[in-house]
Amino acid sequence: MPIVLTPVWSNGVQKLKVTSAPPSKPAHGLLPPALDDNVHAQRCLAQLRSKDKSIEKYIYLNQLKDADHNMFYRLCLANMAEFTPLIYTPTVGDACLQYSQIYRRPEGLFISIKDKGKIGQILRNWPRKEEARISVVTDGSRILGLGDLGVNGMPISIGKLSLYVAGAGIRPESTLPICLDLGTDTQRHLDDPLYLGLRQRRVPMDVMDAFMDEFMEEMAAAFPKLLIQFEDFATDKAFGYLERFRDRHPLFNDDIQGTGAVVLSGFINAAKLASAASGRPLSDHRILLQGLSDDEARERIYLVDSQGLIFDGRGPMAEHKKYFSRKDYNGPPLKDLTEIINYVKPTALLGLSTIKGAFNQSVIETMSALNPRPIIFPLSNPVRLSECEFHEAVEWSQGNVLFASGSPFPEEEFNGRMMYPGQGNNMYIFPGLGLGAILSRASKVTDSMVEASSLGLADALTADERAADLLYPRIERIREISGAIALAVIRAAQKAGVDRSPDLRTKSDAEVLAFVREHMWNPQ
Ligand SMILES: NC(=O)C1=CN([C@@H]2O[C@H](COP(=O)(O)OP(=O)(O)OC[C@H]3O[C@@H](n4cnc5c(N)ncnc54)[C@H](O)[C@@H]3O)[C@@H](O)[C@H]2O)C=CC1
Ligand SMILES: CC(=O)C(=O)O
Ligand SMILES: [Mg+2]
Repeated sequence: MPIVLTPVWSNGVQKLKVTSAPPSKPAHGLLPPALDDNVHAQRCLAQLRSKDKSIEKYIYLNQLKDADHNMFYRLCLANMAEFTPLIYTPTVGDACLQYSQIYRRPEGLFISIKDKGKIGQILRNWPRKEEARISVVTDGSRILGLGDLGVNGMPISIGKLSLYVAGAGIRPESTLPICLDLGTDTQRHLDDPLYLGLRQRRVPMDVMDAFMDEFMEEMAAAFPKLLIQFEDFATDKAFGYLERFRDRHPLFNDDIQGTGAVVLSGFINAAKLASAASGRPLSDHRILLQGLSDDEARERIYLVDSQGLIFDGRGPMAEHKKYFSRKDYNGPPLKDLTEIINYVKPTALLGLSTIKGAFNQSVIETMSALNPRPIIFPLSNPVRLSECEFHEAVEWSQGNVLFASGSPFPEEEFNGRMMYPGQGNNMYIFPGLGLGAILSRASKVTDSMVEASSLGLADALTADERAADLLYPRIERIREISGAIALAVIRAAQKAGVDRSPDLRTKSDAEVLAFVREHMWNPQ
């Protein structure tokens, strides 16, 4: 029986009335005589397409999902390339920025620092008939590249979970979006009369740590089969909470592990194309390669931040930068990106800087002079923070670039040849990784499972996609890809001994794949 949440107001405070509605075959006369399912799908698409602004489309789709989730996901699956930029990046970035203005109705759980001591009680208020199996949890402290948005980060949890349903067939009723409210340090939100979160600055780290300990313990108690995805925590917290909880709970951090996996996958495919063009072996790439020791691989990676090339002699640095800090450079600080490229001579350039224009004409021309097929991945989100645009990369590299960006760009024609931008976004990874972890009942998410998801994705290109120089499969095939990734993840979980579905161990790959497909939810 579907659960219905009705907001009611009492003394200026909103409460939710929770009721169970009978399976709805509306009473005769309530539906128009000629309401046909297929025609209604066309009607919904026409309503969507009649809106000019993407944020209006987002609001429309959000309401459609709430009113008729079968129709929403049916349309989504049939129009993935059109829907993904609306329910996810870049539009979800605008939805977050404007969340306190566009808010309509409850869609997930808000748990605030004021709830400390009674988090378990609040989790049990989640009014779904089905046990939660996957939760995306953010604290809103680094939403895409947009900074600390506080509780305005909720749409990112909702958007990622919509992609779990659309992309991997996770049952909608088993998804749980959560936004933690530990304050915000963004004055604009604190000053906004419509802001939906606590009007206070972020709590100190020791207070947050104690809150997170209680939160994670209560999540495991309330939802014993739950997989947790940490999303868009500011970088230090992202690393810290991944390390703190990863051996105790089934969880992964999408921005660290999902992104690492999707970049590796695109890089493997790009490096094959680049090596074919240059005649240089794969192991020559200056970034990361299979078959090398940790130290040999690390040697090939150079990290640049807002102060330039990161090297030991530069002075104190954040903990997470130390591993890749160069020991072999002792000159004056190298700040300019073109200058750094001329020093390093990289084959690949990855951007996660949130700086629009960081990959300018000089950067791309220098990369192109060094490499017949330069690998250039501007990965920052949303689109307006991308380090460069696809058409710029195509033009400045004379059509030779191997390109993937965090947010989508339109295809480009160069000298009569169509060129397709890859979308190097963790959305290719987390649905399949999550599905594999859930179906194998993994007690934790190991690095080997994340690596398997990456290699599974890299292998998923069809001959046709390879011939078109694609680095990632077409998004329309997301269900098929997620199935292949889930199989790879289940096998890795079994190998690591963290699976708790013994029946799957004795099945062949074809049988496990059939099992995965059978468990994908489909809109009616
Ligand atoms: N494509 C994808 O799947 C993903 C993309 N991202 C995107 O990556 C971006 C960064 O996210 P985080 O790493 O979490 O943020 P962060 O704030 O921790 O890192 C940003 C880094 O950029 C550096 N930086 C700033 N200005 C720079 C400049 N001019 N040149 C070089 N480096 C500069 C900073 O020093 C810092 O190290 C965001 O836009 C986010 O949306 C994040 C996760 C997944
Ligand atoms: C894609 C993603 O997770 C991010 O930009 O944060
Ligand atoms: Mg993220």
